[in-house]
Amino acid sequence: MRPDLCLQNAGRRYGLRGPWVLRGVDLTVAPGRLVRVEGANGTGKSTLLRLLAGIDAPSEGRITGRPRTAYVPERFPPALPFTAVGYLTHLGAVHGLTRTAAARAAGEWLERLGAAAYAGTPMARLSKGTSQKIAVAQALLAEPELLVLDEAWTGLDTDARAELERAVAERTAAGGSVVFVDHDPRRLAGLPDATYAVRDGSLVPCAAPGSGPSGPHVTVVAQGPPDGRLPEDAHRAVASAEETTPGTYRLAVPASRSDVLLRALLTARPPWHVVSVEQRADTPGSPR
Ligand SMILES: Nc1ncnc2c1ncn2[C@@H]1O[C@H](COP(=O)(O)OP(=O)(O)OP(=O)(O)O)[C@@H](O)[C@H]1O
Repeated sequence: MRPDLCLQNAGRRYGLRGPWVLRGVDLTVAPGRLVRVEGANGTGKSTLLRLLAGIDAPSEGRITGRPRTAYVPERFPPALPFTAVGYLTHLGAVHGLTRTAAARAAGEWLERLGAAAYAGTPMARLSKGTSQKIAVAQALLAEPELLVLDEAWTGLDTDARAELERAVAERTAAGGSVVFVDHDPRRLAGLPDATYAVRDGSLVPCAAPGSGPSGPHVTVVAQGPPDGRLPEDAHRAVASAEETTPGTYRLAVPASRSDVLLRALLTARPPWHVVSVEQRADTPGSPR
């Protein structure tokens, strides 16, 4: 099992005597977790994400347990001497894929993000929106264990935005961690396992709306293989789980996370059988 990514008492300032942008930051990101980072402009969100992504080092404190990481920066350098597919294939190879696998993954991601028509276009001639699709594709190509997204949705069209949301859900369902910043508070609403705000150089935990015990819940009854244990991703998504008969579970999940639960059940090997799905306005365990 892969270790948690841990930031311990991390601080960052620019220049020897520059003001501290971040100080005393402790953060743990476990495998499979989705973490949102918020904060006003210029508070240090990008600084934090660069530390997590490993493209910058803390001025004090330390980071341990960083897995195979990919990063979509806030600003992507587009003027590179490659075509879109050439760049992605090159990046895939840098991430450890064979050239054939890298070329295949590049083609698949260009297709998924609606940029296949630009595969042969030089990077310098791409529009801002298509460049952003390449920035996203390069991070998703090699199925990273940690995906760090700094306003990665900005500049994408509606379909590509939805595709990136799907990709995030796929990564976490596969046990990857995702840390993201986005100016739209509705982005992946209800899905983050934790939300933090960067404020006055510190990282402050926030209550994630929709992830708490209150609000509408969905009750899912599902049957697994004989002696089946609930898949780990499903376990993480649910608010409560009761094994009613061996291998049959009644699961209560916040409505905002029901997609994640159903996907985890249906993509488990062997897959689970979903017997019923029922929406309830009350909270699990509360009187009907
Ligand atoms: N490379 C750098 N050199 C010097 N100062 C920097 C550097 N990068 C960031 N800063 C400063 O650190 C502070 C935090 O910047 P950062 O970009 O991390 O904030 P942010 O919350 O991501 O901002 P925004 O929401 O505007 O993207 C700012 O005062 C910024 O000017």
